[in-house]
Amino acid sequence: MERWVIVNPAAGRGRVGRLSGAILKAARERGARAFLTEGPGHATEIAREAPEGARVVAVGGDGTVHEVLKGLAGTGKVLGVVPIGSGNDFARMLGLRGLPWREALEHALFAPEEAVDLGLVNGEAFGAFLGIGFDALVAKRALAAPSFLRGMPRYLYALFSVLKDLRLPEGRVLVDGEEVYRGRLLLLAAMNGPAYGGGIPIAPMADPRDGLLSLVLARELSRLGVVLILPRLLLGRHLGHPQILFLAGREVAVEFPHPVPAHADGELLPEASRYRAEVKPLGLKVVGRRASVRGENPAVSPAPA
Ligand SMILES: Nc1ncnc2c1ncn2[C@@H]1O[C@H](COP(=O)(O)OP(=O)(O)OP(=O)(O)O)[C@@H](O)[C@H]1O
Repeated sequence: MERWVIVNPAAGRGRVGRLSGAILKAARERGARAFLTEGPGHATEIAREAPEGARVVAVGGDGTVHEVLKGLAGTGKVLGVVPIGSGNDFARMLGLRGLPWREALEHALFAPEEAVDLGLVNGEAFGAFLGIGFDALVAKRALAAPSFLRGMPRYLYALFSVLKDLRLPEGRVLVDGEEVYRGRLLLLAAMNGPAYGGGIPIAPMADPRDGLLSLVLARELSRLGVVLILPRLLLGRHLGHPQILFLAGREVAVEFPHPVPAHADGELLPEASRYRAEVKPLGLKVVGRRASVRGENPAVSPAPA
């Protein structure tokens, strides 16, 4: 089996860049082909070129995973992850956080494979999460924030700048073909994993192997309402809020009268007024923790080395 390692030197606010020489060397010593990305989109191109059945390891954060996954979706290639980004929610979903990078690389290259559900939105693959509305608007605004703001202050700046001129669009939400909501919509999260935004537990019950998208729908909230719900959201205690609906389905469609931003695995999508997301049950081969934990049956039996 061929093993490819794709390293994004821009991930982890430069941390991966500083480690990249050592990572490329370690990967090559273990018999893998190793690549450094040269810019946005490059990881997808490299992953597409990997031979059928190859194991392709993304080194970086959720954006890197998303790009590699786009190059693998619908093939028999296997996705491994070495999470060294600032947001690692895909790795969190697979139970892969907390390993030092050398161990994470060893695991990604050689541990048994398993399968998780694959998300598709408007035809594009996603792994851990899809956010439509408010949170995507914050992510978009963060890109345009002054360059001296980094990390959390950058997101807080974006959050309050979005809140300042908050105007909620009218939305219509259909789950498995049935209308579940029509009215002003703050956000809709369609989750394969429990968390987004670097560990915010928006869908604590989400299970990436249940063949369903976990859906969290926030209806109309005032500016103050948004500010007050944030601490509950950070603790995963928002689901009892009267303006929050928690649902699950194989397919969700959202329609707006005008284009609304959306992000998948933290990467902004082409802005649209209609999003249709669906799940391909166990449609993605990954190297997670489950198949290597004694006593648990891997969803997919390990491929021969
Ligand atoms: N060589 C490169 N130079 C600059 N950007 C790159 C390069 N290769 C990939 N990228 C871009 O880096 C972005 C961030 O990657 P990723 O999300 O994995 O890291 P991160 O640390 O979690 O970052 P963030 O929290 O900002 O999303 C991706 O959108 C990807 O397109």
